[in-house]
Formats: sequence, C-alpha cells, structure tokens
Amino acid sequence: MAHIGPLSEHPLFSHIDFGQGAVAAVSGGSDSTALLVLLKDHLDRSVPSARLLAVTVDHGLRPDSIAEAQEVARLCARLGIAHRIVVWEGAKPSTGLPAAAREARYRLLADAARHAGLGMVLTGHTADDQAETVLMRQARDQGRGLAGMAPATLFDGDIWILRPLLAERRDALRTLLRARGLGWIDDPTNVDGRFERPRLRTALGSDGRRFDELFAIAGKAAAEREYLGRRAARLIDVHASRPTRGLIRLDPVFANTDDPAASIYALRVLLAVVGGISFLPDEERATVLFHRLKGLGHRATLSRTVADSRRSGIFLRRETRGLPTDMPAVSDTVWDGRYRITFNDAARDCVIAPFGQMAAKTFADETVSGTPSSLFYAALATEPALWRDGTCLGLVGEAGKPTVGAALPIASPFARFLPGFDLGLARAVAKLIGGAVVGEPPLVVRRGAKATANA
Ligand SMILES: Nc1ncnc2c1ncn2[C@@H]1O[C@H](COP(=O)(O)OP(=O)(O)OP(=O)(O)O)[C@@H](O)[C@H]1O
Repeated sequence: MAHIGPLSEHPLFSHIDFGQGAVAAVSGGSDSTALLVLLKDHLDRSVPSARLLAVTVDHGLRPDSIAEAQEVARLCARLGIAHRIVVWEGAKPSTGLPAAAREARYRLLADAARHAGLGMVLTGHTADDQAETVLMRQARDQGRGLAGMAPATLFDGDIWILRPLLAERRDALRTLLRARGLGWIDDPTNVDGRFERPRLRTALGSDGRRFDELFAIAGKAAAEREYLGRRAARLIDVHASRPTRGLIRLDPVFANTDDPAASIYALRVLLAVVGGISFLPDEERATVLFHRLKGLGHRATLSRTVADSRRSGIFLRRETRGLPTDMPAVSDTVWDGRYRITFNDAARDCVIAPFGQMAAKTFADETVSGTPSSLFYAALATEPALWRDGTCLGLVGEAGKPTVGAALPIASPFARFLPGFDLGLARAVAKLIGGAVVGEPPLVVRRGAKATANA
C-alpha cells in the first residue's frame, strides 16, 4: 500500500546497508530533492560514517539544464554533501529521446558510482511514478511489466539502483520540502504533452481511487512475477543442462511438468538467453512452440534460437543467421548479446567471428552422451572465435589453449537491468550458462527476517 501519512513515521532507509556508500541521483525536482534531505537526515542520525555523493546528470537538452544542475550543487554545498555534475555528451537521437536519455542517465549515474567506489545509486522514484509506469505498460499490454519498477534493481551486473521512496506520495514529499523552506525545480518536460509519461500523468490527475488501484496492481504483479520466476528457476535447476558451449539441453519431461506456466516462462527466458536477445519472446508464440516441442523431431526458430526436440531432450542453440562477423578484438566487448569478451595484447590485429562449421568439425567428438553430435557441432559453430588473416586461432576462452582472451557468458534479458523480482531466475540461468555470480542487494539482513530485493 502507498504511504499517505507524514513521512517521518516511515523508516525509509533503515533496511539499506550503507557500508559501500551511495550515490543519490538528484535532478533538483521535488522527489529527488526530498530524497536527498531525508537521506542526509538518516545518515547523520544513524550512519554518520557512510559515504554519500549526490550526482546530477546534465542531459544538455534544455538551455537551463546547467543552471539547474548548479542549483543542486548549491543546495548540496549548504547541506555539506559532496556533489558532481555529469554531462551527457555526444549526439542526441531525433526519435526515442526519453528512452535514450534514460539509458544515458543510468549509465552515467552508475559510472559515477563506480568511479567513486560506491556500490549503489538511490533514486527518488515515488508511488506516483509507479502508478504512471503501470498505466503506461497497461496501454502497451505488457503483462510482465505491470510489476512496475522494483525497489532494488541490479544495473550492468554491479551497481544496485535502490528506490526507497517508491511507496511515498509526491504530495507528501512536497509538503515536507515546503515545511523546511526548500524549493525545487519544475522540469517543463514533465508537463510536455508530446511525451507519453506527462500525458498519462495528466490523465491520471488527482483520481485517488485510480491511483490506489494502479499501485495495488503493481504490488500484485510483482509478487506473481517473483513466484513464477522462482518456479521457472527450479525447473531450470532440475531439468536444464549445458552439454557444450552454446548448447542448452532440457530433459524430455520439461515439456510435461505439472506447471506448464513455469515451463513456458523458463523456455521464454532460455530462448532469449541462447539467442542473446534482451527481451523475452512473445508469450503466445512461445506457448505454441512449447506445445509443438512435446512431439519428437520438431524444429523451429524463435528469438534467434533454434529449438530441436529429440528423443534425448529439447536442445536450444543460437541460429546461424545474423551472427556478428569480423568485430575488432577489443577488450570488454559484448559479442552477440551472449558473451562479454576480454583480451590481452596477443589478440592485437585479430577479429572475433563465429567459429564456423569447418572449424567446429576439427574438434574432437567430446559429445556428452545423449547429445546428438550434429547439434554439438552446430552449436560450437556459432561460438565466438579469434581469427587472424582468415585463419582461425581457436575459440575465445577455449580451455587448454594459450589464453589470449576470455568469454564470460551473459544472460541478455538480465544483463542491463535485473529487477529484484527476477533475482532467483537470473541466478538459475547464470549457474546454467556459467555466467558471473549475481550478488545480493545492499539490504540489512535482520535476524529472523529475510532481506528481499522487493521489500
Ligand atoms: N537529471 C538527473 N540527474 C540525476 N538524477 C536524475 C535526473 N533525472 C532523474 N533522476 C533520478 O531519477 C528519478 C526519477 O526521475 P524521473 O521520473 O524524471 O525519471 P524517469 O525517466 O521517470 O525514471 P525512469 O527512467 O527510471 O523511469 C529522480 O527522482 C532522480 O532520482
């Protein structure tokens, strides 16, 4: 339930572990200014040793933006808080500007946190933002998205974004600021009818009942998504294996479990992971595929992934079409949405390209029993390899070969934003593909209570 009463009654930050310090993302609007002063109060009172850095992103989209960022700098100086302004440099797209600005904002905030050695970014998202998000996703018919924003989201695998004001109303925050004699900046973009969110904000108006309804939908959808995710994670743990790089095998019983909703969800996630796609395939199409895979000898492609049902199981591998070719072997490259690749100097003058059928065939037949060798080679052929002047030097990160590089598998749907509701599922997938361990959110674990990224 959203909090309606005075803010001082709610422990907003006591569940957060500030041991690694925090960035407060402050635009200068009412919500993030309230976040800043409430957070400062909390740290002064309870964690005076905690490191805090306020960061303002200057998107450079309006002539006033730098003056506004400097206004935040002055407030921070008054409150004794370190502050940085970071600028979104480079060309701005002519379409999809809000999404591009959002992407840049999170990247810059996370970079600022890393640079300062701080482990999380706190934003001022409120219950009003949550209701608007649900409304927006309802309009797009995004079932999974109805969960809205998670209170804790892992960004790029290492920086936690926490939203401690997600149950607070904007009005209450403004009342608090007025009571303290503090002003805020009203961003004209927030009422610009050319953009979707301001339009929905206006449509929602002050309809309290509608607001409560939307907020409740988010809570219910988040709980359902987490529950479904846990069931899908269990199915992956029990029924999925990785016979070789780039190949996932599902036990034949996977198509006939007593929880088809969880099986279909797990299949959608795995299709996206194997195909290196950041969004899940359409539920309807995945459901049709799931039922077809119950029959033997069925083959179909969805999310750039070929699914093959054989007697020994259902096999998933990246389709050959559309693989990236001849990418320069630069360190810290994401290849095909599937691998984060790092190199040392020995890879100079090389390119990354698919291993290919010919090179794959030179591999000794190491097939795990029950894996058809044709699928083993087909999967290996789509793996990243190092090439120089048309000669293949081997798979990137191949065991037993002189190490010029490493390829860490990534789960594309969870790589950029991993909302707390999907943590269990992301962990099951990471274990399956050999990806990086997914850490815990910086929440205080109290005796007898379990910290949860959705608390
Ligand atoms: N220019 C900025 N500099 C720093 N932080 C910002 C800036 N703009 C937004 N934020 C942070 O993001 C929060 C949400 O802002 P806003 O609602 O404008 O963004 P949004 O685009 O709706 O958010 P999201 O992109 O996550 O949906 C703010 O309370 C603040 O913490």
